[in-house]
Amino acid sequence: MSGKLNVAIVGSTGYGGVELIRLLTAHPQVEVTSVISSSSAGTPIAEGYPHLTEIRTDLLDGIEAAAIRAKADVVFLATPAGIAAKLAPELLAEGLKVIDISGDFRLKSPSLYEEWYKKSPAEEAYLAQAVYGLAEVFGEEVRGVDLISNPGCYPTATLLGLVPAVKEGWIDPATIIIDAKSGVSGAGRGASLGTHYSEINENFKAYKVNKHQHIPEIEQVLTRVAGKPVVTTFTTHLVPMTRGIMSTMYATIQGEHTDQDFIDLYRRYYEGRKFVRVRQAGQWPATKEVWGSNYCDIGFAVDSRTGRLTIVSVIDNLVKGAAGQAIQNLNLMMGWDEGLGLNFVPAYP
Ligand SMILES: NC(=O)C1=CN([C@@H]2O[C@H](COP(=O)(O)OP(=O)(O)OC[C@H]3O[C@@H](n4cnc5c(N)ncnc54)[C@H](OP(=O)(O)O)[C@@H]3O)[C@@H](O)[C@H]2O)C=CC1
Ligand SMILES: CC(=O)N[C@@H](CCC(=O)OP(=O)(O)O)C(=O)O
Repeated sequence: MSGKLNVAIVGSTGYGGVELIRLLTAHPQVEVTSVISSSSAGTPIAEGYPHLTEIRTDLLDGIEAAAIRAKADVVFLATPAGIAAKLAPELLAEGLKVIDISGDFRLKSPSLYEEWYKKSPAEEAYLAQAVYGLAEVFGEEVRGVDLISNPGCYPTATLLGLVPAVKEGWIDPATIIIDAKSGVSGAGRGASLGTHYSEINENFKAYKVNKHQHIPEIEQVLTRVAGKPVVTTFTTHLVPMTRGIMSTMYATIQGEHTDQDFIDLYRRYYEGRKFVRVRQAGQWPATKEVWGSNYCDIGFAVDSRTGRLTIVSVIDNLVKGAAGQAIQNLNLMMGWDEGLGLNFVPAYP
């Protein structure tokens, strides 16, 4: 017995699962005791991922709740949409705590999930139980709970960039337009026509315009924060790079506010939260400046000519947008320092 918290990962050989394994090897309070794979059971993880040679645990077969419980206290689900909805209730019934990085428990409305994900929703009781772990906004709600729904990658970058201004009433939520771009690892490891090299290299394309499954997730949070229904325009683009999301947002300013007013407002809102860094005036964040890290960097400019605010927010989609924030949520759930296992600066260049 190591005295550490025993953790299992399901969906281990996907990009999110592998990133969880990488980050958790450096977590001082956690032991990864079980890595479960539906495709590669029986093989060492380092066979498919030689950069993980330190991980001796063989991949295990069968996503069976009792078997997972025998080895772990907490389970991360890094599976495609539709799996966690069925699996999480079985895991919870065994007494496991569950952190789901898929979209299955993010939307409170089952019909919205069905409409946007085109899959059967989780049971309503579990949707109600799940706590949405946008760590810097709802982190206090996560402590001690059994089921955490980790936010989507685009919503993380977008909402961290919008929430303080919407909450304060400094921008009109009805006017928000979000222009977001992602590296290709956001689409997962599976090969597809839209993401293979010759389709992506030296190319830049919009996709899922007005149909993206993160639209209702962003609107759900903005509605809660604004205290009135918010709908928004959100367009996603694929960029020929591996990691990184940049969300550029525009909205009409309410009242008289300067760049420095917004900087001060955001620094106050995120005070004590080490993973959101608000840039000084005129300094725009770039995806490389958060690469491989759990940071979200945000910059602003007021355009006095149009009366609009521009906000630029960047994250690493696999860290702050997935595995890193999931570990931050584990830390908050356990009442630990939120930075355990995540206290490193980005790799650059
Ligand atoms: N990539 C990203 O940047 C982000 C991803 N997400 C979400 O996280 C989840 C995982 O994403 P990602 O890792 O990128 O996706 P990948 O496609 O890379 O990996 C998903 C993994 O899930 C497992 N899996 C696939 N089908 C099944 C099944 N039917 N039953 C059980 N397990 C299955 C497989 O692992 P194995 O064969 O080992 O079982 C697969 O490798 C998704 O829901 C995604 O939307 C969220 C935020 C950001
Ligand atoms: C580049 C790319 O394809 N990104 C994915 C983001 C996947 C994700 O995080 O979606 P979930 O809501 O299912 O977790 C997309 O746009 O759908």
